[in-house]
Formats: sequence, structure tokens, C-alpha cells
Amino acid sequence: MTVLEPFGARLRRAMDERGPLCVGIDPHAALLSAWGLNDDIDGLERFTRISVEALADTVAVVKPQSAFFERFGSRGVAVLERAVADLRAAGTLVVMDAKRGDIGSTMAAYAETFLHKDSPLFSDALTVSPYLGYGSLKPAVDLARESGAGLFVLALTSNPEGGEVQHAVRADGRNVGATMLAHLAEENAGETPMGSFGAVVGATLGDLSSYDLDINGPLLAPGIGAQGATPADLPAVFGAAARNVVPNVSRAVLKAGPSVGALREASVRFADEVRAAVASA
Ligand SMILES: O=c1ccn([C@@H]2O[C@H](COP(=O)(O)O)[C@@H](O)[C@H]2O)c(=O)[nH]1
Repeated sequence: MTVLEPFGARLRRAMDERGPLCVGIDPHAALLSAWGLNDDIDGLERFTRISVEALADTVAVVKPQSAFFERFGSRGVAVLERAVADLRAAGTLVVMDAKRGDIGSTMAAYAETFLHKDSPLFSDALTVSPYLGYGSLKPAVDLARESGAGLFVLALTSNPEGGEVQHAVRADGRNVGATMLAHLAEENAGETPMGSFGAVVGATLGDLSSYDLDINGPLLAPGIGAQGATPADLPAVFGAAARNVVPNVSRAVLKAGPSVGALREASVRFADEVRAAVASA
């Protein structure tokens, strides 16, 4: 199997070169309609091609949301495969937002799907859910290490419902979200310039200074734009950890389409805003 340079090193370089913004490709039915496209496989394909053309050499990271492709069955997954290949061929890092999580033996199959270098859906990183227990993710951690990929583990999600699980306090007094961050800090210990095992931490959550966000790895921060957070919120939410934040914007960029130029402009505007905000943290 071809082995890539570890994801953390590739991500740090991309963030330094292009800024830390991650733009999502989320082909919502409402966006297809706003772009004058049908909510069918041809609409999905056109939406995806335009998005890839606009984003591939503009931002450091692109995050396709797998759900919107799976909705169309095997033909939708084929569109997703092509998008991943085109983005990666253009040197853009792909974070597959599929939020997989299962018992270890099944997790191994999810890992083969997204993290094995020879898989058609191989992505630079994958979002995973640790809510069957952090240890259930081991097959994904192991294969990611082997192939030079990364993971983003759901720690403190951007949605208001997440607190019910993630803020639950364990017998040791630490809450569940903080525990996930601690596991990730262990995975990334000693890695330079940073480790490949990131956390998903919503930009919507307000002051997170009670958490130890210093996991020596990236923090994927969705919630900017449609969910109400702004780039200017990043320093107050993340403090010194803002340097490792990869802020994600999906709908607020995509609504600028279907013009490739307008999508690029919207991405560059958000990229400039997040760069300025992170620099001030
Ligand atoms: O905590 C989380 C984890 C993942 N997401 C995903 O990010 C994008 C956000 O889209 P917007 O249009 O910018 O709101 C979407 O794919 C979510 O599934 C998240 O929002 N929060």
C-alpha cells in the first residue's frame, strides 16, 4: 500500500499555504433548486462538478457530506468517488464527512472503505463517531496511521442536542466531550508539526476555555454561516487553540453558486475572514 506523509503534516502545510478554511460540498435539495438544477442524479453531478471546479485550487480542505450523495444510491456514490479523485488530484485535502462508528469488527470495514489507499473512496481524513466507545475506533486509528490518513472524532458537536451526550459527566468527574479530547491528545503525543487525529468542535459553542483543546492535532469547527457562528467568533471560542482550527463553511459558501467565480469569491472572502480572526487569537 502506498504510504502518504501523515495527514497532520500535510494539513499543517496546506493551512499555512492556503489558510485554514474548509468548505463543505453539501448538495441539499434546496441548494440544487436554488442553482436551477433538478433534485436528481444529473443535478447532483452538475452541482458537484461546479463545486469541485470552484474549490479545488482555492481552499486547503474540502469536506464532502456523504449523506447527500448516498441519498441517490450507487450513482450518487459514484459522483462522490469522482469528486474525491478530482479534488485530491488537484492537491486539495479531502475530509470525508461520513461520521462512521460501529463495533470494532464493523468499524474495520468502514476504515477499509475510506482509509485504505486502494479504495475508490480513499480520503485524506474521515469523520468518525466515538459513541460506541472510543476504543471501538481502533481499526480506523490503526489503518489511518498505516496509510497516512487522519480522523476527526466527534467531541463537541455544533448542534444544540449534542450536549445531552457530550456534556454528560463521568464517574471520574470529566465530561464525555473532554474525555474524547484527552484520547486524541494521547494519539497525537510527540507528533510534529501536529498529529493526524483531530476533534470536531463546533464554532457555535461559545467560550470553551473550560476544555483542554490542546490536543496537538486539528480541530474541525463546523457551524459558521448557516448555523449562526461567524469567523470573528473563533478567538473567543477557541482561544490559543485557534491556531489548529480548521473552520468549516458549507451552505453559506454554496449559496453563492452556481457561478464558479461567485463560489470562489465567497470562499476567498470566508478564507480571508478566518485567517484574520485566527491571527488575532
Ligand atoms: O458538529 C458537527 C459536525 C458536522 N457538521 C457538518 O458540517 C456541515 C455544516 O454545514 P453548514 O451548511 O455550514 O451548516 C454539515 O455537513 C454538517 O453535517 C456539523 O454541522 N456539525
